[in-house]
Parts: sequence; C-alpha cells; structure tokens
Amino acid sequence: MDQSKEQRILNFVLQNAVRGDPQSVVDTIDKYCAQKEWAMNVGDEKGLILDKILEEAKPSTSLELGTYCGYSAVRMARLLKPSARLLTIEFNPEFAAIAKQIIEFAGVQEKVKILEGPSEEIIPQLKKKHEVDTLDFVFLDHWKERYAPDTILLQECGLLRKGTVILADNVVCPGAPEFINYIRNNSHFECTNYPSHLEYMKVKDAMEKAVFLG
Ligand SMILES: O=c1[nH]cnc2c(O)c(F)c(-c3ccc(F)cc3)c(-c3ccc(F)cc3)c12
Ligand SMILES: [Mg+2]
Repeated sequence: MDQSKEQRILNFVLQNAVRGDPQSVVDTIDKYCAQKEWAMNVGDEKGLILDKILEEAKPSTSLELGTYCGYSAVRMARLLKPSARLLTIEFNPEFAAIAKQIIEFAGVQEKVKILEGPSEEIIPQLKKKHEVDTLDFVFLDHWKERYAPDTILLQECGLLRKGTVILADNVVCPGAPEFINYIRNNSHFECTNYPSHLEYMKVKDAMEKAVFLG
C-alpha cells in the first residue's frame, strides 16, 4: 500500500533529524515541507510567533487541539520547563500514530501526552481523567469550525482561568470567522492579531491571541 504523506514526513525525520534534539526535528520537518511536500504544520514563520507567545506565558499546563504530525507539539515542548505538561488532542488515528513516533524521536515524550479522539468528547474529561485543574495556554490548530464551540466548551468545563492565553492558527487562511466574531465581541477576552503567512507559502495568514480575563 502506498505510503501516506505523513509517513513520508516521519521517515524523513527518522533519517535526517538528530534523535533527542527537538530543534533538529522541527527544522527537518520544515525542510521537507518547504522543499518536497506541503503539509499543514504551523511552520517556521508562524512558529516563531507561537514560540514568543508561549515563552511569555511560561505555561505549566498547555492544551493543543490538532496534533497532526506533532510538529507544534515538539516546537512547544522544546520551550517548556521540565515540570510543564502539554496535552494534545488529535481526531485522526493515523496522524496520532505518526505524531507519537515524532514526539518520541524528539525526546519530549515526558512532557507531551497525545489524546486521541474528538475534542468535544475529550475536553470534558480533562479535569477528572487527565488531572487538569486549569489551562495556562491553549493552541487551536484543528478544524476551524470547532474553534468557537471548543472555546465555549473550555469555559463551560471551567478550564480557563484569569490570564489563560488562547492562540489560534489560520484565522485568515482558511479563516475562522465565527471564532473571530465570538472572541472579538466578547468582553471576557482581550484579542491581538498577528499577521503572517500560510506555512511554506507566500499566501497571507494570521494568528489570533485571546487572553481570558475571567
Ligand atoms: O485543517 C487544518 N488544521 C490545522 N491547520 C491547518 C493549516 O495550518 C492549514 F494551512 C490548512 C490549509 C489552508 C489552506 C489550504 F489551501 C489547505 C490547507 C488547514 C486545512 C484547511 C482546510 C482543509 F480542508 C484541510 C486543511 C489546516
Ligand atoms: Mg494550522
């Protein structure tokens, strides 16, 4: 059976990155996706925005929606303090299996836990099943139609606290209009837009930061 693009990305990492070196894994995926096959990793340009906002937040407990191959999970984990944890939710089992191997190859598996399944089912389990109190940082990078409902669900589940930072990818391309309308018209969020470009392309994109005010 033909290999999937995600399996080709994994193989390229296994053959070209340095085991235990998260930066080399990030750089190797960017090299493959810039030169060989486009893939929906947040990429290096938007990745630098993610890095800066994550470093400012210094989160102990982070949640990512949309693991894909694990690029942003590795990118974030490389900046987290040793005791910090990242939970990442992936709906697609094939993607989750690839991400697990990339996260382990990068050596950040102690900080990262992949939760397989639909975000709307897993988010309500975070407190009791995954011992989460509240979230310090949330990275939205899954289905754009889920950004707004999952942000509301996080609030309903008592997972946001005063100062929780939510960062959303792709708010221009492909766009998340319902999410943008929701958070920009909601007095409980303080929003900032970060213009950028679609990963590995010259197409305009942006990220949106929404700080929960409690
Ligand atoms: O779905 C996504 N999740 C997370 N990040 C994404 C991302 O960073 C992207 F750049 C795209 C994208 C944007 C433009 C394009 F032309 C193709 C794909 C998608 C996406 C959008 C619609 C789909 F039908 C499939 C994939 C995603
Ligand atoms: Mg994205």
